[in-house]
Amino acid sequence: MPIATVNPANGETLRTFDALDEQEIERRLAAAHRAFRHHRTTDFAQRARLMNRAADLLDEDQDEIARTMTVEMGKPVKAARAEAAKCAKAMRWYAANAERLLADEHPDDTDVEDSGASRARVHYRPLGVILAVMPWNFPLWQVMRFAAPALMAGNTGLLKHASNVPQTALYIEDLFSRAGYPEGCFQTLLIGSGAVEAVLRDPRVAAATLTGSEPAGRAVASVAGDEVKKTVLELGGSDPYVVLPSADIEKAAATAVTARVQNNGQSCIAAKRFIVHTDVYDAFAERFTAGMRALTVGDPLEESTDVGPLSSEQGRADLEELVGDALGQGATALCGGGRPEGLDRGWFHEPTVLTGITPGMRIHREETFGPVATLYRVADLDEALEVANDTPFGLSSNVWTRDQGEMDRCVRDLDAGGVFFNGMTASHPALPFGGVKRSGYGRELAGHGIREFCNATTVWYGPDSDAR
Ligand SMILES: O=CCCC(=O)O
Repeated sequence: MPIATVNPANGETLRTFDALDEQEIERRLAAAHRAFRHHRTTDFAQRARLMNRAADLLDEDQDEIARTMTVEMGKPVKAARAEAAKCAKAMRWYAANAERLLADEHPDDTDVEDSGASRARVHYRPLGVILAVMPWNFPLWQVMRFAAPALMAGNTGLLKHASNVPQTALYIEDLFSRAGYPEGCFQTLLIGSGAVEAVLRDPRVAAATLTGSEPAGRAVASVAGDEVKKTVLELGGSDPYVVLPSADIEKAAATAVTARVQNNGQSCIAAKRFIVHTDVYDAFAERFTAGMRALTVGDPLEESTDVGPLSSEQGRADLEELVGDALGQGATALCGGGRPEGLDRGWFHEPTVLTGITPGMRIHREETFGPVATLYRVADLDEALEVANDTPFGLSSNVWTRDQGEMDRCVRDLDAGGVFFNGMTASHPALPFGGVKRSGYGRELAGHGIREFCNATTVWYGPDSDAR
């Protein structure tokens, strides 16, 4: 795939970039390693000053970088501005909280004594240069939720971004540089996916994080495994959205629309499978379909647009195949199902609701990365949980109910990294984010995220260790 900005709203190639050659990759690896040796010795106050300065600059740049993201991958510009604002918030959150999150841990006195120590503690140290392989769907946020904790912990970062968002990738490097980070602390590598293996195998790279597809995750994890390097993987999702009789159906249906079409439907944590109790199925289906039908599809640079194009022609073709397979096997489109009229130049797809889904359809098991929802009718909570868990993925989940017993049951039985009640899944700096099953492993954000790329060092003082 060429490294290029191609506007998904009209297919025009706006800029192309040459991949870095081997010498330049080597220069950047060396700079990252050199920068780590210094950055690891800085204190939290110094790191926080730099991170807050980067957040301030990002706020100043919000309109410009939002436009760049929209032109590169097609998200509505209002969502792009919100993404930039969320990044700045996360940067400030880690600036304010990293020291607390990485504070030494002290075992109980009795356990210290039992270990034969006079004192003992766990001390968090940075791991080193971390390689981040990141996707195009939230081109700023996916990177920043790695970069903010990693830099605050004292690591340095190398970014291999998706090839269709090169200008956003270069912007991030420039942002940290303008904020005053020393050379090498955070660098973008404009390279193709074929060049990732050599970077990951380089002894100066300590670990890797990847957000992206399952094949990409498997490829990076197997090389990292071969090198015995830590990885965090955040892969696909096919999150269930369960609606039970005690729910506020009006709200559940309105939120379902946003939960499905956020980011043009291209979010790993978008709700994708809508599993509705038979008692409220008709009321929900009617409102949800009406909401999906009412969305404005069009130019993502227009403020009034709710749903822009898919990020690539291939992405739309993949989605069309899933929809075609389902319709061919007897599914029914309550709305949408194809390309919208009058938007022939870009890679648009109509907001679509499919019902009559059977387990033999590809769409039942595969992730729909676009504005297409599948709707299931179930008899009770048992069946809802069965359908919800009948997927290879386990990222997050949404349940609408006011019954505490049902909530407790869902927390116990849903195979997912998150359970969100009476609302939609959304990431937040203070809440861990990640999945189980084929959705990956490890956690981003919160204390869990910052500690993933730290060396939890046991410090044990024998009886004669007290300073004189
Ligand atoms: O695509 C993954 C979801 C990103 C997020 O909203 O945090």
